[in-house]
Amino acid sequence: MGTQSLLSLLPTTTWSNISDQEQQNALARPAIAESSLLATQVDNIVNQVAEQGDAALINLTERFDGIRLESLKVTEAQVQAAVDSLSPARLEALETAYGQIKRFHQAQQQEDIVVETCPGVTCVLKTEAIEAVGLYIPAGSAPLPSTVLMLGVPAELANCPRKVLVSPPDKNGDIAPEVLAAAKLCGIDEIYAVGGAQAVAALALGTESIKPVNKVFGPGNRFVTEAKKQLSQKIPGFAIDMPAGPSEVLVIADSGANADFVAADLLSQAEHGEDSQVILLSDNETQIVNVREALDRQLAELPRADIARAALSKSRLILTDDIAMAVEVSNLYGPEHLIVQTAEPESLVGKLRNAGSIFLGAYTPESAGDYASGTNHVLPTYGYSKVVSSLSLADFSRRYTVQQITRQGLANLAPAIIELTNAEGLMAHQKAVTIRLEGEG
Ligand SMILES: NC(=O)c1ccc[n+]([C@@H]2O[C@H](COP(=O)([O-])OP(=O)(O)OC[C@H]3O[C@@H](n4cnc5c(N)ncnc54)[C@H](O)[C@@H]3O)[C@@H](O)[C@H]2O)c1
Ligand SMILES: N[C@H](CO)Cc1c[nH]c[nH+]1
Ligand SMILES: [Zn+2]
Repeated sequence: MGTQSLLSLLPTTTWSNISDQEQQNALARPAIAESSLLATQVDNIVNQVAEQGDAALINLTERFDGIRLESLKVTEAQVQAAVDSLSPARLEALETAYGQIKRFHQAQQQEDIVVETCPGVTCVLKTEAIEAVGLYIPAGSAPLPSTVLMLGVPAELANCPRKVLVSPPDKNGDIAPEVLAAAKLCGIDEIYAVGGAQAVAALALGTESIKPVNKVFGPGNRFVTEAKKQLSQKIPGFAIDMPAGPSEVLVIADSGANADFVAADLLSQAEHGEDSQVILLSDNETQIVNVREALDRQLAELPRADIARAALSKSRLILTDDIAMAVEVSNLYGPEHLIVQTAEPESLVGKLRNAGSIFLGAYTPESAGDYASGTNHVLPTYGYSKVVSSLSLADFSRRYTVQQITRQGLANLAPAIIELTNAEGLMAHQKAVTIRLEGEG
């Protein structure tokens, strides 16, 4: 893979020259092909955790993370030691990102909605924090303290009473100090060094040392994502945020875009993992050639070039007839991240559909949203952004309704309710109304 030229790895696909089937293949996600084997592997892991609890977590951590732990729980002293080990610059960067994310999520707070729908009938929509939330922080390929902030800040703002963080340990059994420091910033004090499908199973089912939670949040590799999917289908009342799998970015660039910027954006997501996917759509053939050359130059300097190269082998450079066609292709794909580097990117916003998060213009790299602009970087992948929203404060609470009706209010509604109960043949429902209106009020 390391020696193969980028031209053969990433040829130009001309969209209007290929068949419908070839177009579908061009936009297929890489990880989905192995899904039946994956389902069986994850099912095995979940069953082990269900049957053996903590013992399974210890064994699976040894097998997949290469370390046999005595205890999974991270102590307060370990968290403090991690904070103390960090440079002031690193702590300050975490605090800056924390503040930015907090500002954007604080603005999402919901007030109660109170409506008198007709005289004497009052309906209220209220919000209540989810009692216990599990926050999965990936660390297989690289520990992601930024993800702690993306999950921890809204969990803190929503006032979730119990916030449990899980993350795979490194070969020494440690969680990265930045992850622990970010957790402390967000007021998370229950942390376990366990990752993968086994961590999600522990959060859903509970073990001797980890009490179950109501909802699990966070991105992860295909094992994590599959475990979230399986367990949310299997355990009544257990919920997940979304399928947030291997990172994706799609860039729409016209002839005026800076090819080096575009290549850097593509590589920023390709370096996440071998099953990441990046796509360039351009209406200009020279631009595609320039981006390919820039990719080659920048790859040579990247520490994670092998990972990025592997991701590029599942990625695409697509030539479209015009930018309108690029918009159509992007809408078809439904990217997790969409970067628009065209002459007037704002003019496309109304036409762009199905993207998890959109980045407009030359100076809006996706990296800004990954770390510190304030938006959430936990986003649906695999095309789920067509129907699933990007993570927000609302995901950490549930909405419920309260209503109160006066006698006169019920009298106002009665004719409609009586007619509809007649239509449905549900006379006990009708009686619950008419019995209250019999006689004097
Ligand atoms: N969509 C989003 O919002 C978003 C945000 C951040 C990161 N991501 C993605 O999250 C992913 C993180 O993945 P990662 O691998 O770095 O970390 P991870 O923590 O998700 O996965 C690591 C764990 O996977 C398990 N594992 C590894 N190999 C296994 C095997 N053969 N069988 C069973 N289990 C195995 C291990 O338990 C290991 O601890 C990346 O793909 C990244 O792109 C997505
Ligand atoms: N791009 C990832 C979401 O798909 C999030 C991330 C974390 N750190 C860097 N990037
Ligand atoms: Zn990223």
